Amino acid sequence: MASGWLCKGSGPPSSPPVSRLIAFLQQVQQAALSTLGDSSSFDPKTYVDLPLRFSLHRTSCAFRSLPRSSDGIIPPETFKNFVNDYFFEAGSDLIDHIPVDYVAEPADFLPHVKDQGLRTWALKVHAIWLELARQVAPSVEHEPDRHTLLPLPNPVIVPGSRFREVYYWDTYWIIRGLLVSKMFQTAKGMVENLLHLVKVYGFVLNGARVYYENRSQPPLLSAMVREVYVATNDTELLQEALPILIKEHKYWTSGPKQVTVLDGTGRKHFLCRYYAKWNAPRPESFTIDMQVAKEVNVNKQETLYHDIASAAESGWDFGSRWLRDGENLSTMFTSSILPVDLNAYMFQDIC
Ligand SMILES: OC[C@H]1O[C@H](O[C@H]2O[C@H](CO)[C@@H](O)[C@H](O)[C@H]2O)[C@H](O)[C@@H](O)[C@@H]1O
Repeated sequence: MASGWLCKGSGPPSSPPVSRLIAFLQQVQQAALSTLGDSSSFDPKTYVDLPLRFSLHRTSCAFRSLPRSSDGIIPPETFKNFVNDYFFEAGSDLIDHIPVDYVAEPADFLPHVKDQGLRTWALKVHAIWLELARQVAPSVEHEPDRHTLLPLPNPVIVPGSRFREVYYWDTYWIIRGLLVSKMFQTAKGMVENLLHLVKVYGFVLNGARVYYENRSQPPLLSAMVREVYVATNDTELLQEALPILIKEHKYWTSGPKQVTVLDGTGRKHFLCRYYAKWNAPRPESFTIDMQVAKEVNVNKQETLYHDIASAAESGWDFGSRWLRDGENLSTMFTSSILPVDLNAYMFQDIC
């Protein structure tokens, strides 16, 4: 089934230069792949999430002086020791946190669920908030050169597992769940975290990491504000949010994200597309994207990298809808599609 209109693309945008920290962590990621091999436990994202124990200068000098074989491979034990000695564990810059408004059995929790078995199960699900709640460690703000994580003003709920940071559209469903759990303060705090990102960057980043600064995710911020408002009647939140939501709307309706199309009667329509500001391998999947790009001509690689990052912006990475042949990642053409779901979100944004 068609999921959007097709539009002609111009060339891919240039990527802004990556920070020295990201460039270095990408090298560590590549070394990890060469040294440890592409086993099922290799996750390239782990390496760009590692917080540095020491300065970048000291860490990169130590990395350069590691012994290597004639083909440039670092011995596995040497590499593992280097990672343990020079980095904290990925995700350790987010500290476990008990939300102030969490109670084991909230008053008026799921009032329509009478079945005792279902209630017990629902309360177990409710208790998962304790496993996913975090607070950004103070070092992230004090020593930003040692972290790819970005500071946020309020405690967070993360998706979990390898997704150690806040994500944009995940937060919509997280907020719906928090409201069922009567955790109104945490839900409002999550909305304010995203509003903060719009204030700083002009849009909500894909996730709260430096390497997500080149793209957003499905625009659901206004829907989040509405959900919290309907549950709490918090008019202060509306006042705080309105100018910021207008700013976010402009991000989605300006530049190459917006496309003008003419219908059969010659009427103009303004539609949106996913369009990352990026034309290189994604840092969190650097080694994987480079592998995929080997399947296309060198002069098509930047366009492919751009379309991969744009699919990541859609949150549906990687659904077959973004692939010309429906199967191979190397046929990705995301930015040539006007997705019906994105445009429905944009319509909802102005309703
Ligand atoms: O649950 C968080 C998100 O996880 C997926 O996407 C994220 O991971 C990708 C690979 O590391 C990354 O490139 C992408 O930009 C991230 O958003 C998932 O596809 C998303 O829907 C989800 O929000």
